[in-house]
Amino acid sequence: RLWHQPLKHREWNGTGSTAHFQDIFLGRCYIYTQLVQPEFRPYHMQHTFETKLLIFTSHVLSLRDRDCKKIEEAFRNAFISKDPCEVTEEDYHPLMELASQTVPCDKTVFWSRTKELAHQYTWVRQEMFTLENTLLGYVADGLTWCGDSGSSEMNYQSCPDWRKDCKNNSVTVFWKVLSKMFAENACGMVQVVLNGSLSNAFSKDSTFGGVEVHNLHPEKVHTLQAWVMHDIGKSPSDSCSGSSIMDLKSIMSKRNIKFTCQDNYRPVKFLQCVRNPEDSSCSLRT
Ligand SMILES: Nc1nc2c(c(=O)[nH]1)N1CN2[C@@H]2O[C@H](COP(=O)(O)OP(=O)(O)OC[C@H]3O[C@@H]1[C@H](O)[C@@H]3O)[C@@H](O)[C@H]2O
Repeated sequence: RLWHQPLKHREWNGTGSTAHFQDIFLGRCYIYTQLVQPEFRPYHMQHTFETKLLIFTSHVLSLRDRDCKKIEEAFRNAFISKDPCEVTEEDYHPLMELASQTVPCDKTVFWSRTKELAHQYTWVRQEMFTLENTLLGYVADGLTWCGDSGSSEMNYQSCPDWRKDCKNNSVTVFWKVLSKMFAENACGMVQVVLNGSLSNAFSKDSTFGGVEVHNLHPEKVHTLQAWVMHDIGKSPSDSCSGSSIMDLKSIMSKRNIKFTCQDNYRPVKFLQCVRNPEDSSCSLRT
């Protein structure tokens, strides 16, 4: 009778590992590493795919010969059979070495509390890249994963909640390590999309503010330009002249990186206006 007992996983407060995790991971990996075959992409994206291909070919092709199965295995080995509240940054280093990528200079886009808008921008500006436009960010986005010290299986019932269980869990540690590497690899002028509808568009507690800002290399990155975007129809809460942006400016100054800031950077504002064409702030006369 005991043989039929499913292995008991520890109970956590967060949702369990994403169902079909391995299939999703491998599927996304093959799609990404085979972007060189346009038939993979619906026609309407093909031209943008080809633009991205021209810019990114050297990086995508260099990934192509990296077996997705090896990358998936390195990913699993980082957290499987480990207490999901004890996963360390070092656990992810073999994966980072296997799938590391660099983005062309001047083309890195960071974001904080502006995920959708930032990705609308890099969708239109195919030569610019967020972390999710790199392989590991692309395959892991939106997924949850955790293991258990007493099992070689993933825990699909529950995973640690960041607040109620532990901050250093298998998912949060992954994004911290990946974000750090993304910032370390950045060069030239880098961009960040910030949310001016929040009281603090820049937060030291965010991944951008707590990890990426501190891992930019001043000898590689000469300028950080911030775009503080206000939600259409909402009164602005923060702006380039706000105290949180002054904090960011001060951090950049101490790190010998030039800082510029624009409120409602027009190309991004146009993206917001596509969805809100009637708004007065979107009339072309402004
Ligand atoms: N799916 C992604 N998740 C994350 C990326 C990312 O690029 N993709 N992250 C972090 N991240 C996870 O998102 C939330 C906070 O976002 P949110 O509070 O909105 O903003 P953060 O500054 O914390 O993070 C965004 C920043 O870090 C990278 C990406 O390159 C952006 O420049 C937190 O759990 C992080 O672990």
